[in-house]
Amino acid sequence: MKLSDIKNGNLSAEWAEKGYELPKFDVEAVKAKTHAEPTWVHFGAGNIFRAFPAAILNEALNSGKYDRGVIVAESFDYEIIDKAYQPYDNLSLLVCLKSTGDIEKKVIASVTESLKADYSFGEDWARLVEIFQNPSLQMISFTITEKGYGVAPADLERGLTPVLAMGKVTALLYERFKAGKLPLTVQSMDNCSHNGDKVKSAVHAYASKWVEQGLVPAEFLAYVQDETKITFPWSMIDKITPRPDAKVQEMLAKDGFEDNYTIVTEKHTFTAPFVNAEETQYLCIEDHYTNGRPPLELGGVLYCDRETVDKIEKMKVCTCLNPLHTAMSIYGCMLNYTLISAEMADEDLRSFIQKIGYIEAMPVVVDPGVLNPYEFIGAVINRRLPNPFMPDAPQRIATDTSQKLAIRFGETIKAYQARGLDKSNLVLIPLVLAGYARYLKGIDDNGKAFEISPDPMLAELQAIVAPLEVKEGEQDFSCLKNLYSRADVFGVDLYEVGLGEQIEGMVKELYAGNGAVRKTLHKYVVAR
Ligand SMILES: NC(=O)c1ccc[n+]([C@@H]2O[C@H](COP(=O)([O-])OP(=O)(O)OC[C@H]3O[C@@H](n4cnc5c(N)ncnc54)[C@H](O)[C@@H]3O)[C@@H](O)[C@H]2O)c1
Ligand SMILES: O=P(O)(O)OC[C@@H](O)[C@@H](O)[C@H](O)[C@H](O)CO
Repeated sequence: MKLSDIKNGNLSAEWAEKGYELPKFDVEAVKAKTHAEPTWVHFGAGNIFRAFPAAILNEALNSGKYDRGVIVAESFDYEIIDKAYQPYDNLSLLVCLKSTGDIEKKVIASVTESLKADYSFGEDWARLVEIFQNPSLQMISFTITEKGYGVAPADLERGLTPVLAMGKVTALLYERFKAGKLPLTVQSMDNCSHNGDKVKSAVHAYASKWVEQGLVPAEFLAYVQDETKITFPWSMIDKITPRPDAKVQEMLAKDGFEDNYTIVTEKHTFTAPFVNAEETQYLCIEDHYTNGRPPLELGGVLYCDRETVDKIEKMKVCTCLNPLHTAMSIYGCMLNYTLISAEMADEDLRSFIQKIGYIEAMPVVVDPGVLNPYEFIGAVINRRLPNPFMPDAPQRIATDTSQKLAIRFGETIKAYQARGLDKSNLVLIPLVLAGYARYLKGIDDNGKAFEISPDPMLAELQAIVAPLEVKEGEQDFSCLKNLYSRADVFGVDLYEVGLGEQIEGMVKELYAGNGAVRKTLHKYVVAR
């Protein structure tokens, strides 16, 4: 069994016998229609895109009520397109690993083209320009990680040929402007707070700079700022999607499914012709579209107003899931765990995240109404994270931690400030932040070096803790001031909010020789 069998019409009975669900629509017809009248371009050809947005669209196509696919554009790691999309005709296999042990295998055929989004790939860029000039285009979306929304001063100076994702998107929007000021919705699907505003401010920054430099007319800035033309809705996305896993690969090989390779690109993306993910999924989107949209409600998307999205996102990203993930990943890496489900069997770690969630973060959560925070966190702690069939690893979650702390913990601290709540209720959240200074050292609790996950600020932040040593006895911890005063990393200056000294004290305990991480974690968790 190979994905190319689908195109060749070469489908043996084995596919059904082995429980592989095949597309129920005419793949070639959808491809042709999408090529002529595209409606959706997605930036970021990573795992979550294939496991979730593309799978939702696949459901809509399977229903027979929709006829357009999605075009994927990769603006950062072009190797993904060369190695995981093009050889498989953009098809992929979604392996759903349920907590009951049941496994669902589904061929996803909703991706009709895969393009490298950069001027250096002339043909692909020309195709993107053509798509952006087409009035049929309704939405562009993103899963490019939080750092993908960055705007660097150097890139702003590059004029109409920027190298960062947001600059390229703005250049493509300029093509759409020139084609008749056509409407479009720009939809972030990343785990950042108020994610729509992140794209919006990046696009506005490029457009303003280009107007200032005389590269584009002032009307272009007005166009991207005109909410009847371009909107930037907010969204909340939730589906735990680990990197392609060796055990899943083995299981597929046993089935006789031949496209079971995993690839690590030079840029450190873990990709494959298959993707493995959990069964639970939520995608809540602010329904604010200027040129219509694909009917993703057919695949389960919940469309709502901005206020509801805001509450749902705060509940998930700032309280009930992502902070727990980051807490257990920082400590999990130092305690040599490689599986999230195994961490959930560790009484200290399980209790750590349970108490962070219920005791420290929940007091500031706002009930979004459509999803209940207590049911949500209960499912995360009792069913989703302990799922023994999910190959998720703390090392994946620890990627880019510097970009996530402000959202995952800073928002809660700010809410305590804003509401005048007693900050002495915050003990384990400070312990997570203290753990970060110990994690940055890259030495595990047995004193051995471990590989820190990639992070755009790693060198800078590691330099701050460089004077510290993991050892018993006295040492000078004054360098910590340079870390915990960083509002860009933590969302707040932790000294200004009165938590800096408490965190420093915890860091001292965590650095006190081998075994200090476990000892400190246990001490604070049990006392809580
Ligand atoms: N995996 C999950 O469980 C999950 C769940 C919900 C939301 N998300 C969101 O999706 C994002 C991506 O997750 P994934 O599982 O697809 O990861 P992945 O590693 O499989 O893919 C990351 C994607 O982002 C692109 N990217 C990375 N850095 C970039 C940059 N600087 N500029 C532009 N593009 C860049 C990569 O090229 C790739 O397309 C996460 O950061 C998160 O915001 C992920
Ligand atoms: O994807 P990131 O890097 O923003 O965060 C890592 C995980 O916390 C995240 O991917 C979760 O698995 C996801 O948010 C669950 O919906």
